Amino acid sequence: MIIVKQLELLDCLKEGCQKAKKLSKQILVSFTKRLGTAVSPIEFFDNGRHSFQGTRMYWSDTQGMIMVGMGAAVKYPAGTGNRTLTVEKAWKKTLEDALHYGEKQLRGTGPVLMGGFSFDPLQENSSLWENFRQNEFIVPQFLLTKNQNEHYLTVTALISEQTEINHYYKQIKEKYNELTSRVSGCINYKEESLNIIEDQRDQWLDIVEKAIADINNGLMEKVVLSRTLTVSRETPFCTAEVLRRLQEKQADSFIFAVEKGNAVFIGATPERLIEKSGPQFRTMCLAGTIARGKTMEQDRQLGEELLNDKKNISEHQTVVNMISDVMERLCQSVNKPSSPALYKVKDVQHLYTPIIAEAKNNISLFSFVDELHPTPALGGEPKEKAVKWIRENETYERGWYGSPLGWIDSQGDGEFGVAIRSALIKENKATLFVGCGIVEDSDPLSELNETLMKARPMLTALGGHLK
Ligand SMILES: C=C(O[C@@H]1C=C(C(=O)O)C=C[C@H]1O)C(=O)O
Ligand SMILES: [Mg+2]
Repeated sequence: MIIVKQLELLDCLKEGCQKAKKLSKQILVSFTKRLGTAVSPIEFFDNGRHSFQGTRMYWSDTQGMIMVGMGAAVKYPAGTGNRTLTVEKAWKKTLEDALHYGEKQLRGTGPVLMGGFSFDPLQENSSLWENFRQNEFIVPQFLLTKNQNEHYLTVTALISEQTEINHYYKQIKEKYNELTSRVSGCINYKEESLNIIEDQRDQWLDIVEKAIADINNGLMEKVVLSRTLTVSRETPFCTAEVLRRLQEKQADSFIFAVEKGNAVFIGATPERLIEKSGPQFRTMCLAGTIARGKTMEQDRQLGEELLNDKKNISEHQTVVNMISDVMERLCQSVNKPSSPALYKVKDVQHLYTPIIAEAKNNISLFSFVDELHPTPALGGEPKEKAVKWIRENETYERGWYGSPLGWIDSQGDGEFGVAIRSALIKENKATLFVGCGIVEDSDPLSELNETLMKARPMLTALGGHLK
């Protein structure tokens, strides 16, 4: 249980230490303060590049909420068995006897768990994703939460009776000053030309042909195939600069970054897997794609074409069917429109069916993640057959592409997106991931074209274009 008290940070840490002694266990202590002056989340992220390199996370939703987590007060081991429920259990255990001080617990403040999963726990690890295990979650030591125009800072520590409180407190103060000291490492970042390679283009077209044949032979209804583009420049990419560009250009997407060692998985996804806010859950079916028009009229016509296109409707409907089934099963009330609308982001437009629901019997956010992932927007239908097909036929490791990525707070509220429109950046090289839903009416070259459209948000953020 979490108790909220009004004390100064040093006293809070001391109380934590006493409790740790009394219970002979480590105690999670968190302290939330409303900041009087605005702090730029991207600068805050960038300022952590010295002390927290390798343990930084950024999350921004489409409603004005931004969270930046830095350092780890708690790190969780990779899950075994059902990894989602293992993480949830470990998180609940951390919260037992936890102490919270300062501001009353507002959404996304206080102790928060941030992280994500890989797409397929059964896929083997390649060197591409060496830093990312099948689940990586931390409770950040420093968490900046920006909610509309309010800024909160939460400091979280795992305290034992041996913790040298005064020394620890001094360290926290120093790091806080470093994080809020307005010096951007990207100031001298220059535009450079990018070298862009479409990896195994022809081979990918063959895989699409094979998928279409297997669908026509009745093996499955839909499968989502992905591929990579490799992008490089002379000097290293600057994560904060990429975030800044995504934030500027992709306002209708969730912007995320998870840094592990020298690698950062970053992107701007329009797709929500699941969000919990009090009793309400929100998810969305997003599948079926067409380009944006150059003029408003052309854009409207393309949207109209998408809404009436048999192949795209079928791609979308498979997702609606599966997500609706899960929501009907776990919820007491489910609201969804009877036909899709359009979801327009800067480079593409999608068919979109939002769903709002109320769960039965306190079913948790993690249970929804467990049941939904992967939806047929990233896996296929039937789920197990499609995921197996992907594992056996795609020629690279998806890693965290297409996976649930997000956060949960101590009230159980939180949000997970589907990590698409993304790239894994290591120094001066970025691997971009793009995919598309294959159904019986798919045409390999149009699907290839669709993947190129979906690469644009990341390519623009990295500073280049495909002709
Ligand atoms: C697989 C991706 O996107 C998914 C596939 C879509 C499609 O094929 O129409 C549309 C949105 C997403 O569900 C991706 O962007 O990599
Ligand atoms: Mg498609």
